[in-house]
Amino acid sequence: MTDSASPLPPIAFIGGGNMASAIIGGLIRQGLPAGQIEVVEPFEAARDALRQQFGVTAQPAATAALARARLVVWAVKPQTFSEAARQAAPHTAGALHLSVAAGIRSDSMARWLGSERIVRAMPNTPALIGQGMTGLYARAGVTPAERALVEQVVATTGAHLWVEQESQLDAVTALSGSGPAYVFYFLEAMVQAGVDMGLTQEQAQQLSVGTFVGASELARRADEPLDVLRQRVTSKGGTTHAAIQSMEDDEVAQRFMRALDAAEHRARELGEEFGGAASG
Ligand SMILES: NC(=O)C1=CN([C@@H]2O[C@H](COP(=O)(O)OP(=O)(O)OC[C@H]3O[C@@H](n4cnc5c(N)ncnc54)[C@H](O)[C@@H]3O)[C@@H](O)[C@H]2O)C=CC1
Ligand SMILES: O=C(O)[C@@H]1CCC=N1
Repeated sequence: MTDSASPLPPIAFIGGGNMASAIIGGLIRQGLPAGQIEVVEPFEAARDALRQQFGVTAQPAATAALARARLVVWAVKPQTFSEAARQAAPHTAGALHLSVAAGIRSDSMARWLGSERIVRAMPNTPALIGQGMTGLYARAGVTPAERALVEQVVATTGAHLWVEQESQLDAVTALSGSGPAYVFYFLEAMVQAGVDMGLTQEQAQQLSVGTFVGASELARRADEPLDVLRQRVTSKGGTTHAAIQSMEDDEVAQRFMRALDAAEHRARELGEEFGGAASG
């Protein structure tokens, strides 16, 4: 039985880019020694970054050294997953598998890896600062102790929730996986509007980011629904009303929901496009 006090086992990462780095950072902060982490990363610059940031030595290709890992984290792009699996699978037979790849279904992974011990995760980049939000889905072959191990790893990067159906991970991807980009997109527009109204870039950014942080924390702590919190800002005949009315006239909410539909659709497409090839 794994609990929060259990020492973490050796962990391997296939792919050592942004997402792998966020999780490795969390593991190192929790006290996992760098020598307990194996990474396969073909790009030299990414290997150098892992050494400099975390003291982790990454290998350019999969080797038998992967076999000591009890958990293998798949952090490659959906487009390269089947090829990476073909290279590494001969060395990972005894491991629990955790994929962070968007779209790639556990059926494809089970076929490529010859294993039913698969958990899929959809993290997001605030994981870099321990403020991540991760959705998790476990295949039926995963034991409660293995789920607990995954939770222990993911907890080093922030909060998590489990979904019961794998298809729900595409919705998680559309909301929280891609979500930080939507926040930055709105922040960019807010800052630009502030600058256009005569504030400095620094002032506009401080006001905009501070407002997102404060309002998000208020929403997290509040017992009331979001629309009540919004109405409390919106004085009758006042400034907020003018802004919200302008957004309603432009159907901003509907257009935003359409954008999330596009992200969910793309997650499904990635699974179809890059999950089919048998890697043998
Ligand atoms: N960046 C994000 O916000 C999020 C990304 N993801 C998922 O995480 C996965 C990785 O994304 P990022 O870290 O952003 O990409 P990235 O490009 O930073 O990292 C992927 C790494 O895989 C390496 N790689 C390529 N071929 C390989 C192979 N055959 N064996 C081992 N490594 C190989 C690349 O050199 C690269 O460094 C993707 O599947 C993505 O869908 C999930 C949630 C959020
Ligand atoms: O854009 C992507 O495909 C990945 C998955 C979620 C965030 N980034």
